[in-house]
Amino acid sequence: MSSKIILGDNQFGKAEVRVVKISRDTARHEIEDLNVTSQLRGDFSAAHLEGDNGHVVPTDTQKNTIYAFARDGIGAPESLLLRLGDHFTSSFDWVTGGRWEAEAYSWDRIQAQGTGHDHSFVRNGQEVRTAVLVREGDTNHLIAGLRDLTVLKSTESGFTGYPKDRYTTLQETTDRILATDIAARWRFKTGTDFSKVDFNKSYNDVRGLLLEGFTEKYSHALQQTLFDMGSKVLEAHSDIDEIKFSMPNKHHFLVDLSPFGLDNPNEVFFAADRPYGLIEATVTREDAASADIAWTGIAGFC
Ligand SMILES: O=c1[nH]c(=O)c2[nH]c(=O)[nH]c2[nH]1
Repeated sequence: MSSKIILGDNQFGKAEVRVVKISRDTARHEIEDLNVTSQLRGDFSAAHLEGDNGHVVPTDTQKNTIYAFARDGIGAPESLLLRLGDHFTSSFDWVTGGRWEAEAYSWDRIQAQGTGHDHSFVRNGQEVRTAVLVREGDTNHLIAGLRDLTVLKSTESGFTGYPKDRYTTLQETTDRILATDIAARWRFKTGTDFSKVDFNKSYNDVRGLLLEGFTEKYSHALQQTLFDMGSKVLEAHSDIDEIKFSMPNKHHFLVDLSPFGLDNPNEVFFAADRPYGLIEATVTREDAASADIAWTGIAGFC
């Protein structure tokens, strides 16, 4: 006998809504640039089982809501997501939660004649700020983050003491380049009063701590440096419960210049783009309440 077929977890919405907001109240414009995804959760069984769209807030409407909210100014990505979550769950009884995600791209003013231009901008590096809100009923799970923050230190890193077998060719070193693209996501404590959090300040502070953690100590491995970076964030931010990292170890191999009669005292390297080591870990508080649902849909972290 075949078992009954039922509808499992579901969510729907508009993905990757690209919104650029120019604030032009004065001649000195401001730019905000985001990629936003909205997905609603709740009672959508009739749509799936009967073709009844009575509860289906169109993905098109979800997109329009993002653009409409941008009209008032976007602010921190986390604030926009909380606003969207509040809006959809309070406007439609059957929407009991959802998932909202944003990437934010930052722009600097072009420097002209020594001052930042009023309305011309240059994309600021490749670093991307990220945010995810998962809402279940009245509970908000909020994860801030960043990716593609590329860093390198040219000394104060080594790798020794690892096990060797018949396949080991790697030479031990006490002085190597350590380079990575930091991808990190940090989860605010469930129950935090988000109206009291200055998300831009928090983001800038965490970013600074990650960079400080990368530089601060001699690195015996990227694993150790990762843990130092995460610890600094959790020590300084009591409202953050865990931080996850995914970081490539971007290998820089010393080039053998001896065929050319030259020495190479750790100065000329081949920067390999692949393969790369991939170092991933979560740094958390022992007593943190786990919030697995907050992490569903975030690929590339363990
Ligand atoms: O920092 C490192 N961690 C490793 O796990 C590893 N493995 C390796 O070959 N080199 C390195 N470097």
